[in-house]
Amino acid sequence: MPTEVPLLEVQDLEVHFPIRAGVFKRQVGAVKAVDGVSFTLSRGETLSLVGESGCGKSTTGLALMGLVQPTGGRVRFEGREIEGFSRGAVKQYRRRMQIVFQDPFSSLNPRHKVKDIIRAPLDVHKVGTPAEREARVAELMQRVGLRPDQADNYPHQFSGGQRQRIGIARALALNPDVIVCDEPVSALDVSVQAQILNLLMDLQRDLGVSYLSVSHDLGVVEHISSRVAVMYLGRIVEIGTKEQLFSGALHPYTELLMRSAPSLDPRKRHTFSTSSDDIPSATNRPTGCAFHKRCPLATELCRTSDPALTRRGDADHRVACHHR
Ligand SMILES: Nc1ncnc2c1ncn2[C@@H]1O[C@H](COP(=O)(O)OP(=O)(O)OP(=O)(O)O)[C@@H](O)[C@H]1O
Repeated sequence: MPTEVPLLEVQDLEVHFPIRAGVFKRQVGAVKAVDGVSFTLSRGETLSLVGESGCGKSTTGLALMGLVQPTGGRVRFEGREIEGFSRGAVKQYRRRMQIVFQDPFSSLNPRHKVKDIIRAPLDVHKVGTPAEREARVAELMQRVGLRPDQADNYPHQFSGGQRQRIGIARALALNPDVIVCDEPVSALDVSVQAQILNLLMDLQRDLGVSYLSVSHDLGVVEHISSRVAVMYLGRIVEIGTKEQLFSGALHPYTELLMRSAPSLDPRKRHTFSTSSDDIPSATNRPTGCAFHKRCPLATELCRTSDPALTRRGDADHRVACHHR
């Protein structure tokens, strides 16, 4: 039986930022923000990237959008390689990949009317006649829960949640296959977060769009994800279905994250914190397993040998740990 080609296939993605110093700005090192990340995304699913601040979640999303330059790896869209992210290829690919940013205010031009903001992608890609574009804007506004009489308003006239609805309408304008959601609700009041998450899920159900979600909030992750990938210092250390990760986490780092009690209930919510003073960083990746300095299971093997992400059990659950 032929296996279905994933919508998006990311293989060994790398984004290394140079560190320069001295009068001649010579490169003295690199921030290995993303250091060999591989995953697939299927049609209509939500894959969430989770992990502590600085683990490379956002950079992964931005690299897939072509907003930062990958330094290595391959990306295939419907089986076709986005070769070297050339300009022509990126234009086509970006039509089908859109992004919703964390802060809806700074991502919307304050001098543009809402109807112009939502119409902008249609103008850039020259989709339809002016009348068709106007009709599409009205349809999108209605789809995300904005009123038609708000079309001539400016972003400052909207609440945070409404501004995120504008950002979502703009992302939907070109009927994308994938939307990268970079912390889509973390700038919003808790009372509004669930409304926006439910809107994203309704849109997925109705339109079949896939989400690559970037979040440090496990309550959000549990609410919206089909699958979850846990990142640590630029690499995936565990990936599986939501159920596998939330009920049967194997990697000691995932366990550490899960102990932070994921919940949408603000009284129960807190994001995980790091306890050690000796936190390794993306500029200074430890040898062996990068987590070994914080890991209760660490042995000599972990200090010297980097564990590969390998399959556990029957389903697609992968873990990078010598002891699990
Ligand atoms: N343009 C850049 N130049 C240099 N280093 C960068 C750049 N962008 C990100 N980094 C570094 O790359 C690493 C990963 O950053 P990234 O923002 O992807 O992490 P993150 O997991 O999304 O964290 P957060 O949740 O805080 O956004 C960090 O060490 C960050 O400082």
